[in-house]
Amino acid sequence: MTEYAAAPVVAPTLARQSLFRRLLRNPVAVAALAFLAVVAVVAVVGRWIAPVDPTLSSLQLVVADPSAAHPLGGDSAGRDVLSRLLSATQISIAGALLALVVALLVGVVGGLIAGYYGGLFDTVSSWLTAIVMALPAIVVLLAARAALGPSIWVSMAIFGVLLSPAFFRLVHVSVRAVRDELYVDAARVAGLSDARIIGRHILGVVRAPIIIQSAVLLGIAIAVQSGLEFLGLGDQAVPTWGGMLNDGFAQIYRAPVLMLWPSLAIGLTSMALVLVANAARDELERSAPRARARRPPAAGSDTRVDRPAMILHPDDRRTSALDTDVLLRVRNLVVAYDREGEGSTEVVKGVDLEVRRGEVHGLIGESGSGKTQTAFAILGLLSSGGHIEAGSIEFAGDRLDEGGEGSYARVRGRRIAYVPQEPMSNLDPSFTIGSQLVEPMRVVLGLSRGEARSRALALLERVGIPDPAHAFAAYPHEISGGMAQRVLIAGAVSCDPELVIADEPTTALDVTVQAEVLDLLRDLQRERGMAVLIVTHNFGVVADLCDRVSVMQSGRIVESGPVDAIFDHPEHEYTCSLLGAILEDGDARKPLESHKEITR
Ligand SMILES: Nc1ncnc2c1ncn2[C@@H]1O[C@H](COP(=O)(O)OP(=O)(O)OP(=O)(O)O)[C@@H](O)[C@H]1O
Repeated sequence: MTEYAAAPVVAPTLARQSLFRRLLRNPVAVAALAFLAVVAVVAVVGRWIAPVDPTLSSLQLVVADPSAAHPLGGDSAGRDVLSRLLSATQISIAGALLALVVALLVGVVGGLIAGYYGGLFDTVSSWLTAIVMALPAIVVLLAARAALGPSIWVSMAIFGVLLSPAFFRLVHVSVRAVRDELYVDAARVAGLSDARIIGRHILGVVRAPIIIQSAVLLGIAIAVQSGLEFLGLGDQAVPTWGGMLNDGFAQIYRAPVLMLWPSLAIGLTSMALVLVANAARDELERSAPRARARRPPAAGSDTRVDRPAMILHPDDRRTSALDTDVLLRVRNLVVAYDREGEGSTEVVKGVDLEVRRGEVHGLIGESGSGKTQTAFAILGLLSSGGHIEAGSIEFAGDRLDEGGEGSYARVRGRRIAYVPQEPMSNLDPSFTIGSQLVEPMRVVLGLSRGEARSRALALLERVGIPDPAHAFAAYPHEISGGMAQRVLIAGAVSCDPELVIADEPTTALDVTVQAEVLDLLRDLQRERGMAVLIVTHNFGVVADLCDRVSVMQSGRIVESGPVDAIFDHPEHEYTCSLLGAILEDGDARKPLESHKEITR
């Protein structure tokens, strides 16, 4: 049985179909879309298909009944109602679209930046949004009309600004919900810039709610614009639905039918927009992607415990690396998190770590000892509230901790790659496997789409995926966890990194797949001569894979040295207890002994 057959179906197939295609299966949505399509066509060509000039007056046509030449009759100024209705459709829809475009530009762009980056822009823009929301829209529009004149375009642009908080808040909340998703971190690690991550992974998430909100707000813009025109506050020279309503209302006793046509246009268009929005919302709710939270922090490991300084194993001192051999050097690294009401809590408390070129280095310790936080600090991916409080991180002679986000961005995905613990959460469910492999290669290596595709297929084959072309076209929910981890390993090595940080890469996989993934990592490391820092709590993995190991306890490295030496003569009592615990465990003994045989 291939891994395809074993793939868990995480998302329904509906998720793959476009929203539009799903709407086409809903009869109400189809009727509403058909009506909107007619309105759109009339808006585009109405002015040219109008039988007569909509501004032309004729005394014979004043409040005239419908006739063959004038199917909807004449208005109070003797103008052809049908021609005015056709022309007014263009102006009314264009005015509402202008309001929508302004609201989208201000609200969506502002919401994306504020939600993604936070900080001062977030504070100031949230504050401004609250002020705009508190403004009475109609009063602002009346004041603008008095100050700037009756232009429908000016009124609608101002109304767009007044509508923008609806988009701002929607996008802001959605972006904050996904910006800490593991697949966003994975995209960052893969070397994608913030602009690409926002455009590809974040905007993709908010696109559907934006479409729904746009439909609703377009209806509101049509209604408000018509209201202003109806009150006589618009430009009387321009035919609009609201202006026609105003004219019809003035003739309500003589020719009530004059109110019917603009009322139908406004009412039916707004209703169709709301129906489409509701149908879209229902469809999205039916196929809502599963929310995936970050792994909650392990509890209770942040207590400050004074430990003796790290033991550098005697064998390690003898084989002390030349400076040029050291690829990654972490010195006295302290990582702390700001916790409300508790000040700052240290989770990494002075880590010293050296990874040499081409070696596999194990970082082992109990759960909550700070292994992942150390890895995230090296990658510049600490969660919000986390920061490097002290120490240094040097990669290939360059300080990463000194240059801000820019220095991490220069190496992440290019020279340092990352293989995560939970493969599924690190793949964006909205994109195919192929596109998630191709994009970083195009950005980092500057390959063309075709070149990146060939390289991705070759890598998929290299990491043991049985049908690379099929996997390339598959979505993450269509492959198994083991395949997803192989895909992420392929992605990690795709840009020829010097260092791969693998954070418990087999924890989420079943036992047989774990062994295969570890074999794959070891083979790739040997083939490419890259260094690997593997985070694990399993000494079996260390024995099987690593050249050197650092043992971590309560935020500190307590012992470090070559794997053989540490297995033969552990010096720190914590290392002894970890090894003791494993030697009592039947499962882990085998790889430990086989390692010793190999290395003897
Ligand atoms: N976002 C966060 N905010 C505050 N504290 C955190 C956060 N993430 C992790 N921590 C704390 O940092 C400490 C170290 O966590 P870390 O994930 O590095 O442990 P670990 O050794 O990798 O454990 P595991 O093997 O379970 O993954 C824990 O005490 C955890 O509670």
